Amino acid sequence: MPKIIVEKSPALKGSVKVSGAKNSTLPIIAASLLSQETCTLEDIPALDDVDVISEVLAALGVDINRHNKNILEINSSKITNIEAPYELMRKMRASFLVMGPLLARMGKARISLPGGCAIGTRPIDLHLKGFKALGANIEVGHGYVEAYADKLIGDKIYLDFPSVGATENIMMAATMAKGETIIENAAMEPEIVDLANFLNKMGADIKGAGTNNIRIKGVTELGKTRHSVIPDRIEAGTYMIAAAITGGDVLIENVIPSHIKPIIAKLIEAGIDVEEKEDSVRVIAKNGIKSVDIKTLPYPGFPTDMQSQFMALMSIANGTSVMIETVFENRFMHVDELKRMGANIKIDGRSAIIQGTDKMMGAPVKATDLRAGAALILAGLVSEGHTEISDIYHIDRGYTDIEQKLSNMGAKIYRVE
Ligand SMILES: CC(=O)N[C@H]1[C@@H](OP(=O)(O)OP(=O)(O)OC[C@H]2O[C@@H](n3ccc(=O)[nH]c3=O)[C@H](O)[C@@H]2O)O[C@H](CO)[C@@H](O)[C@@H]1O
Ligand SMILES: C=C(OP(=O)(O)O)C(=O)O
Repeated sequence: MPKIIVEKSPALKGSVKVSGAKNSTLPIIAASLLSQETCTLEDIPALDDVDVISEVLAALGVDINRHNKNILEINSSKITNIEAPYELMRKMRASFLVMGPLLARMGKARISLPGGCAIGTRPIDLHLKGFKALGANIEVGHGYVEAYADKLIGDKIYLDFPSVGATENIMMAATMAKGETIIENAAMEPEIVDLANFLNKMGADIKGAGTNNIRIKGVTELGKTRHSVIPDRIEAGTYMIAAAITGGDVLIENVIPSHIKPIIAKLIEAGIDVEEKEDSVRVIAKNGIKSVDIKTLPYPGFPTDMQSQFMALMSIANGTSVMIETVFENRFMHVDELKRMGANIKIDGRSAIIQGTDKMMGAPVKATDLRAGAALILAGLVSEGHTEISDIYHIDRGYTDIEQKLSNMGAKIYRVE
């Protein structure tokens, strides 16, 4: 099995270009199922997750082709199958996002239940609550969810929690429903706005994306469009921490600074200089790292997808920090791995208490999920000796060319087969 090896590295210098956002790309590819014509998607990141959702669409009969490295062309004029099987669903939970578009376009869908995940149980009850409110019949059995509706009818849906996936799935289902759908307590993440922009360009009528109240007026059909996905704010944040943890000076290009405000704010609080430019940020770390407390929250709060990377940074900070994870109930799997590298961390329920140390040591460790893997790479950059990370298929789900991008800035990192 391939592994990533990281050695103690000098302060990172230079620049890095952020790729298109995984969490925009996946729902936007699913949303292409709603169109009768060709959709062209630009700035698509080269990620295993993108390959998986492309396989799901191909299994539904869709014509999907990658041109150059970053362009996808999707033609869903002929959907020949409405079933997404377990074999594909088990590789990636976000495949469940094809349910809303299939229901809207075909009036039926049969999708394998996504199953558990290292970071939490991740139920889909809110997605199903939304589909039911739109008039779908839902049956769950034998590991599958089946949904039927002759015609979806708009309704008001209050989400108990602002779930990103449920907001996206319901928004897509509602684009061709009869009348108006209102999603209350909707998620407000930038990726929701990107999806709504894409749908509106195809002819949908969606207002309020980016607020907690989204209104969707149903239209009869959606057509072709061309769309570039937004930059990945979590990839950007990960490289900002790489600069900070190594005491470096790095320009992170292709970012939308307003999307990373909570990350910038916490880095500044930790004593790091961050210069915001129009579509880049420069991170300069020369005065050491102060401990800061963090609580993860839905956007615009601090993102759960940056919690483990920040924990790697806090592992070498001056002082003690408390990190509270409120979004996922089990997102501390990286703690034991960071402790193998010398970090001093205690878990108390949903809180982690991190006492900074200057004695991080390389060790064999395992990426337990995508961002846990990123945190181990970051910790490896400042640990004495050699860090050997296994189960790196998690990392390949969400980071394009990560070893290359880090090596270009001076990091000692490589992959062995
Ligand atoms: C592909 C994608 O975009 N993934 C992101 C998306 O995941 P995802 O869309 O799965 O995350 P959600 O916002 O839905 O989940 C947040 C919380 O809501 C709970 N929940 C969710 C749905 C539901 O029906 N019932 C329910 O209880 C989940 O268990 C979790 O505790 O948002 C997360 C939260 O920002 C990010 O960490 C993921 O990177
Ligand atoms: C949890 C994540 O993704 P997913 O929802 O695709 O598992 C993530 O990107 O950190």
